[in-house]
Amino acid sequence: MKLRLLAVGTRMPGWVEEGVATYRKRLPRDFALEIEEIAPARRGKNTSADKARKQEARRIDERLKGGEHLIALEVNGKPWTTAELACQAQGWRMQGRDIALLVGGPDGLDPALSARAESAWSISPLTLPHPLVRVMLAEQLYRAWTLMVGHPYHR
Ligand SMILES: C[S@@+](CC[C@H](N)C(=O)[O-])C[C@H]1O[C@@H](n2cnc3c(N)ncnc32)[C@H](O)[C@@H]1O
Repeated sequence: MKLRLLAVGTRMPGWVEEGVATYRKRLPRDFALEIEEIAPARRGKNTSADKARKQEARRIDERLKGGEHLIALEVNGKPWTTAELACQAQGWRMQGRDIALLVGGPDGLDPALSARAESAWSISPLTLPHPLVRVMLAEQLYRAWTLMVGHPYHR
């Protein structure tokens, strides 16, 4: 199973790169997390948030592979405890499908793209900046994996 994080935003600050790398390198090959950055839409004074989101959605769509299980990261999505996340991840593994996790840009994800996702996952009821979401996702996926394999990291 492959896990891909398709995240709007490029040129992340060092602390984001470092934070994501810290957890990515701990993950085993069969639960590896790949990161694909999606260029944000150019926002001029005449660019509506809707137009920017649609452009970003097209860019994400170009990178999607057929048959992937799409999971949209949404503030209003379903909150999973770490144990529930580990259970979800166990299910993803058993299904044998690759996973694409979608993180929007400053204006969020295009609703039409979100509607195509099979799940909407909220990692907090707070609206978080998208660079921070990457770090939290990487840590939570690592934490879920440790729970799945009985590694003492999760307690
Ligand atoms: C700055 S937020 C966008 C805020 C936008 N108003 C919205 O409601 O989506 C950028 C992206 O980060 C992700 N995000 C932010 N907070 C989140 C949370 N608590 N749970 C899950 N994803 C979150 C979402 O993918 C969102 O599209």
